[in-house]
Amino acid sequence: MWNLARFAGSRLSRSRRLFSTAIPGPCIVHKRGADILHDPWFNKDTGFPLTERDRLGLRGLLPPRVISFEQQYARFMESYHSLEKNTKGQPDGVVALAKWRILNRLHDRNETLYYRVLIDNIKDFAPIIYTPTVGLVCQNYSGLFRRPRGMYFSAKDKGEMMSMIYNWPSEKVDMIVLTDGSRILGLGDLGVQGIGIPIGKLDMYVAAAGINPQRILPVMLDVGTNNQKLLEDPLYLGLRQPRFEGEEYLSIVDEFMEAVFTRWPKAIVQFEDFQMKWAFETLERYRKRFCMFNDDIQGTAGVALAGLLGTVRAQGRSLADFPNQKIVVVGAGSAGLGVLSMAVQAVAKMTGKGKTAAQNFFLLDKDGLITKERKSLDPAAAPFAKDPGQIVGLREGASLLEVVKKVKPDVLLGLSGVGGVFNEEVLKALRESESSKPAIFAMSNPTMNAECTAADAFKHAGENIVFASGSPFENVLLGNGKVGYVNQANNMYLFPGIGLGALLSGARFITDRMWQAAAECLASYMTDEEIQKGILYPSINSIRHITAEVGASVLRAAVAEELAEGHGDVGPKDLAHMSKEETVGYVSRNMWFPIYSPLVHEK
Ligand SMILES: NC(=O)c1ccc[n+]([C@@H]2O[C@H](COP(=O)([O-])OP(=O)(O)OC[C@H]3O[C@@H](n4cnc5c(N)ncnc54)[C@H](O)[C@@H]3O)[C@@H](O)[C@H]2O)c1
Ligand SMILES: O=C(O)C[C@H](O)C(=O)O
Ligand SMILES: [Mg+2]
Repeated sequence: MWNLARFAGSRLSRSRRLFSTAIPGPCIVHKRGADILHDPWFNKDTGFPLTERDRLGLRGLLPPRVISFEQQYARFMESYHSLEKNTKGQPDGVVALAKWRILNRLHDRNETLYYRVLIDNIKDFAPIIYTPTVGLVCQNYSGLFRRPRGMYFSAKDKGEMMSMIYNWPSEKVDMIVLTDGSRILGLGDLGVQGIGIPIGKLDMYVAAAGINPQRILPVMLDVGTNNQKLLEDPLYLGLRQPRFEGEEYLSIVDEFMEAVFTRWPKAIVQFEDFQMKWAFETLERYRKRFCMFNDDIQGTAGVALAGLLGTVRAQGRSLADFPNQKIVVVGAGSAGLGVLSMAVQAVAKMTGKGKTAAQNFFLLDKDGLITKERKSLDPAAAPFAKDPGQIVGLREGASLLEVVKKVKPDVLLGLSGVGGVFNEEVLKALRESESSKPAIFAMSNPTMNAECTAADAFKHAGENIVFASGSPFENVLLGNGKVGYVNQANNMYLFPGIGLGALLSGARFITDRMWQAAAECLASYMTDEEIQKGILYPSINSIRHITAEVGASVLRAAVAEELAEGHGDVGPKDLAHMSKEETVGYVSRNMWFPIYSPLVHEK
């Protein structure tokens, strides 16, 4: 059953321990002189101590004064804040891109400083390097492109990937995020420009999970694009051909996967922002062969399920009441179906009844309510299609408004990619919900694709709602000193912990049980007091802490399933003997933290 045991001890003291910075061990570098200054993994800019300048042939290549890490940090933050001041009043997109550029320049120059400012200011910087700004960056990628990041495998590379993979300069790779650019957030097919998404996701891996940035690899699999505008754009940087389909497509993904796991057998591959048909097909094809997962299907499902369980608590009901929650899901794509599948699994586990587990769930797509009468019903949606006999007053294809009026749901959850689809009428209809505290999850990204804004949700559906969105919104001031709390229901709360737990356990595969452990851990993280205020997820400021906890839960689940092969010197038996507390400690200790390490040159 769902174990929501509260954690003992204060979170603050735990997070302090997590971030305590011991004296850094040395870092081996195979370069010297200017080559080091031009390598963002090792570069310290003016921060190289004089002795290191001597050892590495840097003397004379830098101004003489040594600037401390703290001073460099303060100087960057000062430039960032003056940029904020100087761009005040300019359109949001212009400001967001200016902020992205200043961070990206630092990323290109000095990764240690970049990740330190990112970790320390995650609440302010996540919306720039991640959703929503990353969407804008992808849309404008060809114009913004200055230097490459990650690897690009195109349809033209067929037969070459096994050797190409050795062009990547790092000997060890732990985490790969792969996209084919076919469904970038809610922005559609952006072809090669979608590379921004793996880059942003991996930045979250470093910031939240402490994956070493020298061991991450963002990958674009460019199999063409069906975006006519891009195909006609003379500056488009990807292959100018329609997308590969069928066996031709799969043979390219197969070749890539073989190449990756030949060079790095212990790597983990996250599939991201693939259009639905390939998202499901590749997950089924590889999940029992390689250590991989699909974030949009599985990560979203885990985060949504944690939020749905939190909603039950927020509504003052016992968790055992979850199967009675009436949930309307809008969007029957990879994300919406992933959420429903996991919710059904949870209900089946709670009730022991598999057959009726989906009876309180209603699924809509662009053609309205999905019933068994749907012509060419997608097999993936079939388990959630309603029997017309069971839903009196609702027909096949009923509109969202009709469904909300008739069902009076406890939860309205959007993963449609369509901005504003929870319009005023729909939100007002939710006032008739049978629940005293209905929940609205407007999970589509980026902000303009959210099913509704936070302000509209509280305005039209009433002040007594629970609200969550995929991209961040400010809390809403409701008057009388009351605040409408805005949660960010985003898979960023789980994928870093899944990757970290899989890595540190040396998991052979990533299973449903590991996802369930991750979702349970996230759900149990929130105190009753927080939940009563409508706070379903931790603040993004605690993302490193929650990720350590999630990572530990995933690791323990891998051990329980006998899939853990160990990591480095820590074998499967050592893992199996760790207590829960020890596992969290082991995971936390293995999280990379950005500080300048002494560089030692080796030929
Ligand atoms: N918050 C998160 O963590 C998170 C995670 C994954 C995906 N998402 C977001 O979810 C959205 C969808 O992702 P996906 O992978 O499922 O996409 P998808 O293309 O696979 O599915 C979209 C679905 O929405 C339906 N739809 C389109 N217009 C609609 C309308 N007007 N009314 C009802 N349904 C409509 C489509 O028929 C389809 O079933 C994207 O915007 C993505 O950014 C958010
Ligand atoms: O990228 C995100 O912010 C979440 C999710 O993976 C999405 O596709 O929208
Ligand atoms: Mg995604």
